[in-house]
Amino acid sequence: MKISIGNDHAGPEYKKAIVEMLKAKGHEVTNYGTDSADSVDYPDFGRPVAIDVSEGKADFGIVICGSGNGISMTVNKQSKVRAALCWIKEIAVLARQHNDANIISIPARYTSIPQAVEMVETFLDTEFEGGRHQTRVDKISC
Ligand SMILES: O=C[C@H](O)[C@H](O)[C@H](O)COP(=O)(O)O
Repeated sequence: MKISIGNDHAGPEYKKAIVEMLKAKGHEVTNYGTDSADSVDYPDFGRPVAIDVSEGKADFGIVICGSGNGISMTVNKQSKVRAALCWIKEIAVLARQHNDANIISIPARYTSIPQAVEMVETFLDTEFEGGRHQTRVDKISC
């Protein structure tokens, strides 16, 4: 799959571990995130991910900031984006099964790197259930 990823200064090490996992699984990754711990503004690094997903240039997106909130607020402004803030694996599963989320947002300062990698793997491996959830997802963009 094609996956775009973006992060601010809270997430370079998380991004690195996630990208290694994705490449090992054969995914094509576009990195829009900073690779430095120097302070930056998360909207600049999240918006390109949202545009890729919105325009169909990426199948899924991954965004990372300290709390996961600022960058998820940013990407959710783009049409067709459904970004989910995930802090445990079970939430990542539900974000796909119930919400058909197409971007996962990770709070780097409140989860570990192994947990973040596991959440992304789970997110990408979980299918949307459709049915009653499709009706609700359709209403999000009204
Ligand atoms: O929602 C925003 C993110 O958590 C940012 O990563 C955070 O605000 C950055 O904070 P600071 O500038 O204090 O590193």
